[in-house]
This record gives sequence, C-alpha cells and structure tokens, in this order.
Amino acid sequence: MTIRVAVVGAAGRMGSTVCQAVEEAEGLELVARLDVGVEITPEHLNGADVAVDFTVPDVTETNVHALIDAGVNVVVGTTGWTEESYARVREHLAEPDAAGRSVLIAPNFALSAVLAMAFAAKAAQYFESAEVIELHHPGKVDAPSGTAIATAKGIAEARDRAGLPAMPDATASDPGGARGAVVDGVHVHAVRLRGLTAHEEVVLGNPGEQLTIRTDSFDRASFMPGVVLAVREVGGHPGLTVGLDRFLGI
Ligand SMILES: NC(=O)C1=CN([C@@H]2O[C@H](COP(=O)(O)OP(=O)(O)OC[C@H]3O[C@@H](n4cnc5c(N)ncnc54)[C@H](O)[C@@H]3O)[C@@H](O)[C@H]2O)C=CC1
Ligand SMILES: O=C(O)C1=N[C@H](C(=O)O)C[C@H](O)C1
Repeated sequence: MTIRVAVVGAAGRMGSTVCQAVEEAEGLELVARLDVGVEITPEHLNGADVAVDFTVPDVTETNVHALIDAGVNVVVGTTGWTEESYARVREHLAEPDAAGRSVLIAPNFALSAVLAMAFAAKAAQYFESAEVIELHHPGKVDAPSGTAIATAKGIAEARDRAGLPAMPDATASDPGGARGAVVDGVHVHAVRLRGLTAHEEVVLGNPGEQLTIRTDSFDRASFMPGVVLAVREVGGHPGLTVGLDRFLGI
C-alpha cells in the first residue's frame, strides 16, 4: 500500500531533500509541501497519511499538535524539544480523538550519529571524563545541537546508573563561558564553520588514555534512509517515540 507523505518545512535545506527522497522512494507518494504561510489543515495536507516536520525549534511543537489534530502520523527531525514538550505531546496523544496516532521525534536520522550516541552511552560508565563537541554549518539557528543534547543526556544517565562521581575539573574562573554549555553535568561545545554539514565528537578520558567517538554527516543524503524508514514504520508505533534507535532495535 502506498504511504502518502506531506513535508512541513518543504522549502528548507532538510525539507527539500526529504521531498526528493520521498519522491524517489518505492511505496511513498509526496502529496503536499507546506512551508511558512500555509496553515496545517486536512485540506492542505491533501490526504497525507504521514507528515514529516523539518522546520525551526520555535514552531515545531505547535506544528506537531496541529498535525495530530489533522489526523496524520508524524515524523519530526526538528530540534528544540524538551522533556516538557514531549510530555505535552504524550498528553495530546492520550486523548480519545488521537487514539492510535503515532509521533516519532528524532534528533538525528543518520545511522552513524544514532550509533555514535549509543556507543557514547555504552562507554560512559568506564571513563572519568566525557565531553561532547558538535560542529555544524553556520546556517544552523540553535546551539548546542539536538544531537549533542541527546548525547550528553545519554552519557549523564549512564554515569548516574554506574554511580560515578562528578567529572574532575579544577576550573575556578570562566567568565567567557569557554568551558561550553553544561547538559546534565556534561560539557558541550559548539563550533560553527563554513564548509561543515553536521559532525560530532565525543571524547572520553581516563588516566593515560582517551576514547574518541566521531560521526560525520558530509551530506544531507546521510539522513534520508532514516527518514524514509521512519515514514514507513511510524504507523506501527502508536504514541510518542523519541529517537530512531527505537525503530532500529539499537
Ligand atoms: N533529525 C535530523 O536528522 C536532522 C535535524 N535537523 C534539524 O531540522 C531543522 C531544520 O533544519 P534545516 O532544514 O537546516 O533548516 P532550514 O532553515 O533550511 O529550513 C527550515 C524551513 O522551515 C520553514 N518554516 C519555518 N517556520 C515554519 C512554519 N511555521 N511552518 C512551516 N514551515 C516553516 C522555513 O521557511 C524553512 O523553509 C533544524 O531544527 C535542524 O536542527 C537538520 C538536519 C538533520
Ligand atoms: O541543523 C542541522 O544541520 C542539524 N541538526 C540536528 C541537530 O541539531 O542535532 C541534526 C544534525 O546534527 C544536523
């Protein structure tokens, strides 16, 4: 059976690439391209079964609620989500009108990034120190990246479970914020550089040794197999799923 797909943010870097990937994917049909100025309504969604949102952090939650109300399943790649915004989506999906609806929100659809996050969480319990460095194109509007936040949270949860103490750090003065953002106790550094697409390095240290886990998306093509898989699978996962790892069994 053909899955009809609408793309929200269709004029953007990711949205336009997703439109092309959907058009080229067997069993998927692109039925709507929405962007700024086109309201999310059943009419504009043109019979879509699944909507894919790659917009901006400020609007994605509002879009997701509108898409649930419009009766479609939703795949979200946009960043900016918090535990509170996940909770509001879960609440909405628990309403009788939304019964059976599915939403997947994934900070990164590239297989290398999904694996890097999983490997970092696995390694974290064995190292005294761990920091995250994300590197992106200068057109990115948010920092740190959604992937870096998810990576740091995964590391922090693993350290907590293992009962590790706080990481060693004698910094007593950092007026300019040189030590970066701190996500659940994990330092996260953001680089914006012309020529880059999307990259992340996790460095884990012990006395006399270091493990580096690195993922590089050189092209937005890297995200497309994950997005297409998510579109095909999302209907089979009612409720809210966070992270593509859940669909991949990672
Ligand atoms: N999960 C993943 O694998 C990936 C996630 N991203 C995330 O996807 C998001 C989009 O990234 P890019 O495509 O690079 O940004 P972009 O700025 O190129 O595209 C955003 C698009 O959303 C549109 N837009 C803004 N407000 C809208 C609204 N209210 N309704 C409909 N469309 C609206 C803009 O006009 C623009 O066309 C970012 O949050 C980024 O971090 C990016 C790459 C991979
Ligand atoms: O804006 C981007 O480009 C990307 N955003 C996502 C993020 O913030 O993690 C995913 C990927 O890093 C590319």
